[in-house]
Amino acid sequence: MAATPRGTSPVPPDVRPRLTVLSGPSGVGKSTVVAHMRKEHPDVWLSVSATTRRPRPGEKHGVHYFFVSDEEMDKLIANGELLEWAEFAGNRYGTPRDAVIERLESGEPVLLEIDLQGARQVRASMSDALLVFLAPPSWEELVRRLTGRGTEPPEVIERRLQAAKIELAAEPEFDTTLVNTSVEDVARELLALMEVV
Ligand SMILES: Nc1nc2c(ncn2[C@@H]2O[C@H](COP(=O)(O)OP(=O)(O)O)[C@@H](O)[C@H]2O)c(=O)[nH]1
Ligand SMILES: Nc1ncnc2c1ncn2[C@@H]1O[C@H](COP(=O)(O)OP(=O)(O)O)[C@@H](O)[C@H]1O
Repeated sequence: MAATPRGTSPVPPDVRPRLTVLSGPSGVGKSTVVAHMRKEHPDVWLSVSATTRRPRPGEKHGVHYFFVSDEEMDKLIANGELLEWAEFAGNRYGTPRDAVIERLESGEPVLLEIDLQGARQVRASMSDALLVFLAPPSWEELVRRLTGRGTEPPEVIERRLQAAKIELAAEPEFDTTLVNTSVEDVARELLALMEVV
């Protein structure tokens, strides 16, 4: 099955969505799709979030995330340095505001890979943002991907699957849905939605 847009609500053709949000349950393939897309289009700018989560093997500070302490996260929030932030499965995550604003002001497309709560905050503060939901081909496949990734212990996987039920139920809040059957197809669809190609 291709990455068919599902339940697409119309985006006026003359409005270029400059801020795109990609959300979807843990394990659906967001990072994989974004990495594939940026391999071919390194010019697409992806915001690097701050998180209190511990790094996974291979994750680099400043590349995958800014890994911060609880105290540092408290400060970022208190100083208004985050465009949005949320607690997800026991850790906090937030988007540094200034870097996003700078890119938008220079007219560059911006991509945020954030959770449902963050997507809702962006919707509220930036009404012209394009919200894209990445859905799994099936619940069973989502469980298989999250488990198969092997980065979380069973109790964390369980917590993320509970969150996934809530996220999947919120799909109608998004402007469009891409089903992640083929990474290549989804990456192409996403680039087209961002009007990069
Ligand atoms: N609200 C918000 N969510 C974020 C941010 N950065 C990452 N997330 C989301 O937090 C969730 C957990 O991310 P992570 O621990 O990296 O796990 P993964 O998505 O399963 O690889 C995912 O839904 C991410 O999209 C952020 O800056 N803000
Ligand atoms: N289209 C796909 N088909 C099969 N496996 C996939 C696909 N997309 C991603 N995966 C795999 O699923 C797992 C979770 O992907 P990941 O990108 O880490 O998800 P997320 O960032 O949404 O948590 C990884 O092992 C990845 O290789």
